[in-house]
Amino acid sequence: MDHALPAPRPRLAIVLLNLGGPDAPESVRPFLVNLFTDPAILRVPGFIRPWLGRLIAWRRTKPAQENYAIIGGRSPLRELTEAQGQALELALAGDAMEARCFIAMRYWHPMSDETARAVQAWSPDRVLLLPLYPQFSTTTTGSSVIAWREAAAKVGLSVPTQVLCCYHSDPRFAGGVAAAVTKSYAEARASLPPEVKLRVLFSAHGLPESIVKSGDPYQWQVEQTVAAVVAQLEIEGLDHVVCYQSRVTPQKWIGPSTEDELERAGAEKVALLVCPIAFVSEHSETLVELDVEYREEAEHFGVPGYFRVPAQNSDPAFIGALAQLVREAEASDRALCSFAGPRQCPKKFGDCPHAKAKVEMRVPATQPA
Ligand SMILES: C=CC1=C(C)c2cc3[nH]c(cc4nc(cc5[nH]c(cc1n2)c(C)c5CCC(=O)O)C(CCC(=O)O)=C4C)c(C)c3C=C
Ligand SMILES: [Fe+2]
Ligand SMILES: [Fe+2]
Repeated sequence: MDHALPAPRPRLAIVLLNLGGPDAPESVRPFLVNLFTDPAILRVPGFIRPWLGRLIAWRRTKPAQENYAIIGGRSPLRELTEAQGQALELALAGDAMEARCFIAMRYWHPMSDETARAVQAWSPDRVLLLPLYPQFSTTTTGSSVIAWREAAAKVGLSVPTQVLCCYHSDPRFAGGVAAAVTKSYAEARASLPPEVKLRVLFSAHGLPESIVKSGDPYQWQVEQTVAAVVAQLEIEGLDHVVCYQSRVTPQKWIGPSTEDELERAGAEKVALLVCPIAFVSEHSETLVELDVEYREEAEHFGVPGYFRVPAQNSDPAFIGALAQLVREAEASDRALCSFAGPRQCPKKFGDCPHAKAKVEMRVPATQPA
C-alpha cells in the first residue's frame, strides 16, 4: 500500500492593501501625520514635507476627530477588511493553492512592517498584493506597493510577488456594483412620487488635479468603472453623473465636486441616489461625509430625496470577483503589474492587463524614514 502523503499545496499569501483608519480618538493625529508625510500624498520637496505634513495633520485633527466621533470614535475599516480577508479565504478554500489573507494598511495598523513579518513567518511560495482600491492611483495603490516593497526588503521576504494593480472595469466587480445600484434604485423609486426624477451620482474620492495631470490614471479608471457599471444596469432613461468628494487641501481638485452636484440637483428638484464608486468598504467618507454631511447639504439645497447605495464590504458578488481575479493572477506566470526590485519604482505601473491603457507613472521613489 502506498502511504505517501499528498504533496503540500503551494502557499499563496494574499496581502490586502487598504488605507487604514484610526482605532481611537487619540490615534487620529498620528494617523494623519502618517498620511500627510507620505510623498505620494504631499508632493513638496522632502525637506519641507515632515514640517508641512505635521502642520496639515495638526489642523485636520479636530475636524477628523469630530467626524470619527459620529461613528463611535474610530474607523470601521480594519474590521471590515478582516471580514473581507476571511470571506476571500473561504471563497478560495477548495482551490489548488493554499491561500491566506493578510492585511497591510498604509497609514494605520496593521501596517506593512508587521504584516511583512507575519507573511515571512508563514513561508509562502508566492505573494499577491491585492488592493482594495478598484482604480489605481499613485496616492493609494502606488503608495501602498512602495511601502510593502520596503517592508518586505527589511524582513528579507524575497518570494515572487505579483501586484494586481487595478480591476476598474472587471465585469464581475462591475456586476456586483450594478446589482447593488439596481436594488437601491428600485427602493428609492418606490419611495418617491412618480413625477420626481431620480439621478445616480457615482461619487469617487477626489484627487488634486495636478496629480492627474502628472499621469495618474485614477480619474480615467473611475470613468471606466462607471461605464462598466452602467453597461450592466437595465434602467430605462438612467440619469447619472460621475463626481468627486472629500477634498481636503486648498489646491484645485478634479471635478465636478459631489457638493456642486447636490446644489444642481436642488435647483433642478431631482432626487439623488449616491453610489460610492472608489471605496469598497464603509468608512468615514461614506458613513459621515455621504450619510450625514452631504445628506444635510442636500436637504439645505432642497433636493427632494437623498438615498445611498451601500459599499460592497463582504458582499458575495464582490468577494467572488476578487476570488476570480486571484485565480487569474495565479494562472498567469508574470506579474500583472511587474516590478523589479525592492526599492525600484516601476516605470509603467499602470501598464497591465487590467489597466487597458499604457500610462507612464511618476511614483515617488522613496518613502519617508
Ligand atoms: C491630499 C489628501 C488626500 C488624497 C489625495 C487622498 C486620496 C484618496 N483617499 C482614498 C481613500 C480614503 N481616504 C481616507 C481618509 C483620508 N484621506 C485623506 C486625504 C487624502 N486622501 C484624509 C485627510 C483622510 C482622513 C479622514 C479625514 O480627515 O477626513 C480613507 C479612510 C477613512 C476611514 O474612515 O478609515 C479612505 C479609504 C482614495 C480612494 C483616494 C484617492 C484615489
Ligand atoms: Fe492593473
Ligand atoms: Fe483619502
